[in-house]
Amino acid sequence: MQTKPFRIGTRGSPLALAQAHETRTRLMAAHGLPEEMFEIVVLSTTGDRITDRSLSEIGGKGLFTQELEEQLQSGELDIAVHSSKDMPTKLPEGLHIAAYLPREDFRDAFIGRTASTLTALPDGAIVGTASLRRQALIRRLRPDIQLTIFRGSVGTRLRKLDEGQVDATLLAYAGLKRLSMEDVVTELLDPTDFPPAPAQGAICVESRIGDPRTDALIAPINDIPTYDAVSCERAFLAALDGSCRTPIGGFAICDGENLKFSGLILTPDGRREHAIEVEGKRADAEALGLRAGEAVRAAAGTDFFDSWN
Ligand SMILES: NCc1[nH]cc(CCC(=O)O)c1CC(=O)O
Repeated sequence: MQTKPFRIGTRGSPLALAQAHETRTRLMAAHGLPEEMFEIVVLSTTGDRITDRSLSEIGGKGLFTQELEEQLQSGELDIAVHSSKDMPTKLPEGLHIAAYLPREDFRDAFIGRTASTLTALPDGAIVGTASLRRQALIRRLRPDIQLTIFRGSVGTRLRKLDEGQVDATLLAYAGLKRLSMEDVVTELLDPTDFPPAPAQGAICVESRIGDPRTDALIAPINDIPTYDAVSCERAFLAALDGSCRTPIGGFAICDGENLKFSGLILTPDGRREHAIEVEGKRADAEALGLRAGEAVRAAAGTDFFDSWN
């Protein structure tokens, strides 16, 4: 029996900490180990330090994971816990996603101050969100709405809403639930007309490739339906060179041995879009996502993608 505590890396935001604690709780339960066997190591990332600009401006998703990944590679951490939707599609050399925890509800939540639903917002209302996907989806439904960039932690965003800086904001329902703040939600958006970000609502565990001690520890907490669904969604994103600059939505649902994926790409103004649905075996989850991404890319044509830049 080894005695050195197992080191779990996380960012320091309340949501990140909740996710790291959930991972530790599941590891303790799966192995019957005491809390002292797991040390939660909190790191500040570049993405956490820069809160006044949108992610796409400052360089994308990698900014939330880089510091954690460096410490994984050097062996200072055994695993890093992340929101899967913040993970770049390509991981650094030697690292992989070893497990996904059972997925939380992947829908986007609308939190309205002057109206309780997106469609009921007054003409010209102001909505705060930094997500290009949410901006494009809002423009698609409500071109009259004014958008303003909203970053920072969930708590910061809700405070700005309370102060009256905006009429409404949108957040992942999963994050609010993990923070026990779901009471603020005034509407849950239907994923068929407001698709979530690929991988939304799923916590992932990143580790070193070829680390048998860690693999053995992590394997029992992996949720296979989540693994399959999120692998499909991330493959869709990868096929489209998905980054923070590209409004892309999509979600996969497992049904027995099968999996159904719905994807959507749109222009930032929400005026043009291409949707796709594919269905197949869960065993082919990644190939299905890739195929969907390639099909939608071909259907959209290059001028569609040029309009993103
Ligand atoms: N980009 C920030 C981020 N990354 C993951 C979540 C929510 C939790 C999740 O999707 O698992 C959020 C906040 C939000 O979109 O409201």
